[in-house]
Amino acid sequence: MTGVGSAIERARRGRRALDEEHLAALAALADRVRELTEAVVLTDVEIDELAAVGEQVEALTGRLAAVRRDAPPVARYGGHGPLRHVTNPVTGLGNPLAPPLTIEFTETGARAGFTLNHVYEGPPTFVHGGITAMILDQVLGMAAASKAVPGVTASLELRYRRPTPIGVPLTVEAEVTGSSGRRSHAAGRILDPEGLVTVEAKALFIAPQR
Ligand SMILES: CCCCCCCCCC(=O)SCCNC(=O)CCNC(=O)[C@H](O)C(C)(C)COP(=O)(O)OP(=O)(O)OC[C@H]1O[C@@H](n2cnc3c(N)ncnc32)[C@H](O)[C@@H]1OP(=O)(O)O
Repeated sequence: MTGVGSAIERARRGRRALDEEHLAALAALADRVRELTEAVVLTDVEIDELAAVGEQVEALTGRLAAVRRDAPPVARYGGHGPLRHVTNPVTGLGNPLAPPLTIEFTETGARAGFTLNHVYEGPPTFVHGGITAMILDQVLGMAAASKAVPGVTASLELRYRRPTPIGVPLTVEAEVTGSSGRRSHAAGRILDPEGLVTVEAKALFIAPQR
């Protein structure tokens, strides 16, 4: 593997891997924290209760921070396959910020079904444009990595065609549109439940030289 492959692989190999049992426990914790985050953005309890819950959460944070790693862990999903970054903000089962998306590879690229709650809201009732950009960046990047050359995003061009709704099943899909040398081009889109395109994206990924 060349360029970004080698640099990223070196960094990944330097990190401690979780076994399946540990990854499952971390993923379950991240799920609970996702529920907590949604509860925070939607709660309507009294001020005293907000303060009391805040104290409890502070205590829980202290328990987790009691033993810290220098960097997030990696793992082999299902106990096999390559080492993966399990706290990626789009796909990471171990990152409460991630929805998380389960991305499947297709003949031409990659796709995922997902639903976003009010944690990801930008304009009222719609998904924040930075969140849809992040999702498209990741899925186009994974399409490029699987079908062409793995690289970092050199450019990402977006067209927001209509608002992306909160709380309904969405689809993101991407395909590789070309590659040469260290460069891979990909295109993709997010579709609403009626199959209408909400955001379109084109991206260039480049494998850095080191
Ligand atoms: C399993 C893996 C899954 C991967 C999923 C990934 C999804 C998420 C990806 C990310 O979010 S990555 C984080 C965001 N991106 C970055 O932080 C990238 C920061 N930028 C860089 O590291 C460098 O600018 C970059 C590696 C992109 C290019 O630096 P280089 O020094 O390697 O490029 P160089 O200057 O040698 O240019 C190489 C070619 O690309 C062209 N190029 C470079 N940047 C470009 C650009 N932005 N747009 C268009 N063309 C560009 C450049 O003109 C040149 O064309 P030629 O070969 O024809 O001469």
